[in-house]
Amino acid sequence: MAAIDNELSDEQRVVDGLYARLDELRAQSRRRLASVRRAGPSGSPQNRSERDAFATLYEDRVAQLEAVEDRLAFGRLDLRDGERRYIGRIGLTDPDQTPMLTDWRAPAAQAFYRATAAHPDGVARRRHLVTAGRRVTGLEDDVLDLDGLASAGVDPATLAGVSGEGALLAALGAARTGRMGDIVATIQAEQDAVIRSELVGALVVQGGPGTGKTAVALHRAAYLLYAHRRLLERSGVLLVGPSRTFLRYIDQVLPSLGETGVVTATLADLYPGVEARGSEPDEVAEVKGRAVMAHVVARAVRQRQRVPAQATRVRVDGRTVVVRPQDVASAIGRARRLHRPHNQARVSFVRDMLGRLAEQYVQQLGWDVAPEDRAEIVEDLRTTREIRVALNLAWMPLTPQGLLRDLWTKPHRLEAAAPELTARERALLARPADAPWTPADVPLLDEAAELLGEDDQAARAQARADAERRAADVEYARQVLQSTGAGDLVSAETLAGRFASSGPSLTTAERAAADRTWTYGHVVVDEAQELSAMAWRALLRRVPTRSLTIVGDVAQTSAAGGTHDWAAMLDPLLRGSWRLTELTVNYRTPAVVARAAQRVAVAAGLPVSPQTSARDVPDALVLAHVADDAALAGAAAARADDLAGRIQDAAGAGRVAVLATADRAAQVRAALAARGRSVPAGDAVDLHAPLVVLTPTQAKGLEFDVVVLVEPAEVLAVSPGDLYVAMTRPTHALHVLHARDLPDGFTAPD
Ligand SMILES: Nc1ncnc2c1ncn2[C@@H]1O[C@H](COP(=O)(O)OP(=O)(O)OP(=O)(O)O)[C@@H](O)[C@H]1O
Repeated sequence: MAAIDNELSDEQRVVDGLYARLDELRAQSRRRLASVRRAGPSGSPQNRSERDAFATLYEDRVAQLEAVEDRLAFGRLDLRDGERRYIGRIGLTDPDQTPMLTDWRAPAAQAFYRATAAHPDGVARRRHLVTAGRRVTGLEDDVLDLDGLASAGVDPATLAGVSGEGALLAALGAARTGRMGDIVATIQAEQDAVIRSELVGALVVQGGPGTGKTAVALHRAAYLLYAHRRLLERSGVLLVGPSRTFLRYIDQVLPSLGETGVVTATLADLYPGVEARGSEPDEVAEVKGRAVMAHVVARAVRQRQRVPAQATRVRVDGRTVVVRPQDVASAIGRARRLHRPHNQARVSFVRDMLGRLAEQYVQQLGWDVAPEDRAEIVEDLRTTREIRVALNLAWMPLTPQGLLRDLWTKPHRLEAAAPELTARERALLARPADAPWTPADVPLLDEAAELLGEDDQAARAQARADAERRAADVEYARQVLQSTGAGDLVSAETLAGRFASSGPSLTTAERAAADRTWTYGHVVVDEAQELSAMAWRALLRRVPTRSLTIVGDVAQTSAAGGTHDWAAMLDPLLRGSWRLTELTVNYRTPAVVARAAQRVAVAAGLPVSPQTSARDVPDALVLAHVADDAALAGAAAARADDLAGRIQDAAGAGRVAVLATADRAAQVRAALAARGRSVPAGDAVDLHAPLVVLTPTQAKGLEFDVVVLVEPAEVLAVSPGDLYVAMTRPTHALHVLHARDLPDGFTAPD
């Protein structure tokens, strides 16, 4: 016992030293920030922008150092050769640049996650440090090489436990706070392999519920930013999640890993300037998500390039010019052969037509015309209203919104553009002109934007000027970094990005999020099974290098346009060039609940990935029959109310969710309100509330200590994937209330 106490106080000394160094670095960054701010808003614009850039830099650094307070150091490796390495959230060195703490993402930390007794990888002992605040409260040793330990002179009496599972089980059993936490201290080997997988290409991570897909995706984003900082800092990383609630649920994780530069978005956010907050039946979204819609949009665009049936005669300054169908046909043909987007090709079409009309005009003059006079004639023709109308009818300038709105509001346009759809399917798409955009419209708007392009002469000139200015800024930033010695904090490109002399300086993430045509260095997609074929097309446009991490579970699909088969969805899009890896251990759900969920899913015909559970909890599955359907909502409210009152711990952690179909959820909310507990509906989910009422779709990706599932047969009727999702949300217990028979598989066969 005394030996362990000594070990604890030794570790405390080391941890104290690490926090002291952290405090020192924080103070240093704050001092630098204060002195930059003190300099005030004087000096040349170049001086000011340089100062702003440094202020942002130090603010970021202070924020980063603040974010790593909790569990700064969580591990130690004793190597066979006697070297000792502490592993933590970030890397720290002392003022002489001697390493004190190794960043968990560094190659030197990998053995902490991967080494096993069978493959010790030079490690004699792995030690987990358990901390509360800045205090070391426990140690846990994993002896991988007993002989190695002896040869390194370690006394076996100082070993603290030998299982290596305590830290993991403690993390898994902890009460939930409503926000996802990081798993740096306990990443498991199969997860680590995914996190550190190479940047190149598309990696699909398939895994059942609770196998850590979301956790792994986030840690991978942090790892890639660390390992490929130069590349990814400039182009950015995009993380796509299924809902705003989900993004709020995970939004603490990356900052706690020291990364703030990742753009997070739902698919509905991908089109800047459009708020896709409308909703529509799943069968409508399914039609909009089909791959064939790419042809429909393309056809709709081409149909706005058309030859008039009759000639149009226009009087200009006493002479007549004729917009002839055969001229229009030939000008359209020439413009199309340029293979440029509609609005850009239109510029060529108009120029061509005006040339032909000017020729007619000049012929009527009967004398030779000087080039400058000819230009004037073209200008006269261009500004003549009837000619403008005739040319617009032949080749209409279009916005994506205008094109799509026309398709949804004018049945004849949709019929012409979408012969592949049945009359019923087309009728499903119809809606009033003032209907709000829905998430399923976003990929179609994106498709249209791609085909339409913008009339971009001005934009291109601006882009050229920007590129030149930026090159000059990067060169200047390089010189600044050389003279200030801040090169370890930031790259020249990033600093240059902050040198914008007017307006607020934007980070890569901010610029990327505001630009539809931005291409990212890497894209991470969570709950990827829900994406439709059209959504994938829109997403892949944002990552031409196809460097992707795609995580999901094809058994949990609820969107009708989503996928139950990765190959069927991804092969046509990625031409077979993607790699699959599977996660197999459920870290969330108690074994008895996970097994029941798997049986139900298999009975419902879902493609379930085999998995084992990391832990079991006694009495985790509670089945309660309610005799009368009318009493179901009341019974669920009473039970949830009671559980929420009981499970919250002293620190306020502990969450209960009632999961039910939308109608039933509304009844439960009413019953809770009658008991004096008001629970908001819709997207206004309060993740910190001790009790929430959600549909399974809303609960996707989230987890709760206890789930009260109401009438599983009803949830199954909506979608088997929804029932599987609902059953696998709890970390401690699943209470099932039912008036109807339970679906097949619920109870274990004898
Ligand atoms: N190595 C680990 N150490 C500690 N906790 C872990 C580990 N791996 C996963 N977890 C925890 O298990 C829970 C489930 O993880 P996560 O939400 O990432 O799973 P998922 O596969 O995305 O689940 P779903 O498909 O149901 O959304 C989380 O609370 C996560 O923190």
